[in-house]
Amino acid sequence: MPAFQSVAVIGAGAWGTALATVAARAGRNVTLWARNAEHAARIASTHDNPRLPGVRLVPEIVVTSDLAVAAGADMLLIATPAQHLRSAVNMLASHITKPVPVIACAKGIEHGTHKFMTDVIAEAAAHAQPAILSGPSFADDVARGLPTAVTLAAKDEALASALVQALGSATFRPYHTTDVRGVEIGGAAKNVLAIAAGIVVGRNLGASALAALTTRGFSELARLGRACGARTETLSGLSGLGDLLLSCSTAQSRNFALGIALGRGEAAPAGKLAEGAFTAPVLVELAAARKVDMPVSQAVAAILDGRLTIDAAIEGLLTRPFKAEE
Ligand SMILES: NC(=O)C1=CN([C@@H]2O[C@H](COP(=O)(O)OP(=O)(O)OC[C@H]3O[C@@H](n4cnc5c(N)ncnc54)[C@H](O)[C@@H]3O)[C@@H](O)[C@H]2O)C=CC1
Ligand SMILES: O=C(CO)COP(=O)(O)O
Repeated sequence: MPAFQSVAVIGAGAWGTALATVAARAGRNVTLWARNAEHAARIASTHDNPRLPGVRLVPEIVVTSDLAVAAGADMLLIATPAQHLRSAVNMLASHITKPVPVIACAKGIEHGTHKFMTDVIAEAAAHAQPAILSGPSFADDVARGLPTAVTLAAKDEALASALVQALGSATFRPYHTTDVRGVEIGGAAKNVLAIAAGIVVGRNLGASALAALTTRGFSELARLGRACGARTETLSGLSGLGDLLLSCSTAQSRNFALGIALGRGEAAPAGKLAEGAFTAPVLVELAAARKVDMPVSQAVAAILDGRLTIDAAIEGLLTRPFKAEE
């Protein structure tokens, strides 16, 4: 029996459902946990999740709302929104009585505490071995078996490598690293920057402006990453630059789609989770505490909370003093 034969995914949204298919494809015994019993029963009987329409789940995936069933797995993937990750791990904590990998699959930073996802896991469950999975990967693409590559980070390299072996397949290629913080910063910041990129498109500022925004966005993502001790190769890897490029290039990204709506002066798309809207204020607070300049992220945060109009934000960014490129 290989290490980590059983996998439980906590959170049966789009990403959790896609990750359950990933683990099943990799040959693991998979449990998908939904907090709502009716939702779990419906997915179990139809093999279809309305959050990921058109994707048929293999019948081998056990769908349950019984936490004790899920918590007994050899590894746990937490696929709730970032602001709900603590409550999900709190629920699991009493079931985790020996060391078990708990992999954060959410992209964000906790409000109030400014904590990254693996720190939240470590605080909420003493026996958890925290890890993070992030990178350019839309749930729909992943679930359909389109080729995808991501980064999986844990402090212990042997653990990160073993987790990659357990989850990887011909269509889902995780790369491992010990740079946990680098992976977390990329995933959190790219969502905020994708909102800015969407605004550029929604305002019809042109393809040149989109390339400029994405590049200067990467510059500030990398600046914060370096200030937090992240490695350059992580920041310019799949979970940093890779995910930024994906999310700043297509309305398949909910954050980019939110930006487009804002840029056009339209209402935000209904019922779509855009993590960048939650991350923006925390990201700029974190940057300010570390004295890192993040003008694009600051502009997004100010637009979202109504302190700045989009036109004023664009003018403000374009009239900053000229300076050396770094
Ligand atoms: N959808 C995607 O393509 C990808 C999403 N992600 C990340 O995954 C996270 C989740 O996103 P989605 O699945 O797309 O969102 P979603 O809105 O489709 O689903 C979120 C799910 O979490 C559940 N949930 C909320 N609070 C919970 C709690 N306390 N305990 C258990 N379950 C809870 C909800 O019932 C819902 O089923 C986000 O941080 C997102 O950035 C990462 C990569 C790709
Ligand atoms: O993180 C993602 C792709 O890597 C999903 O992006 P959105 O949350 O913007 O849809």
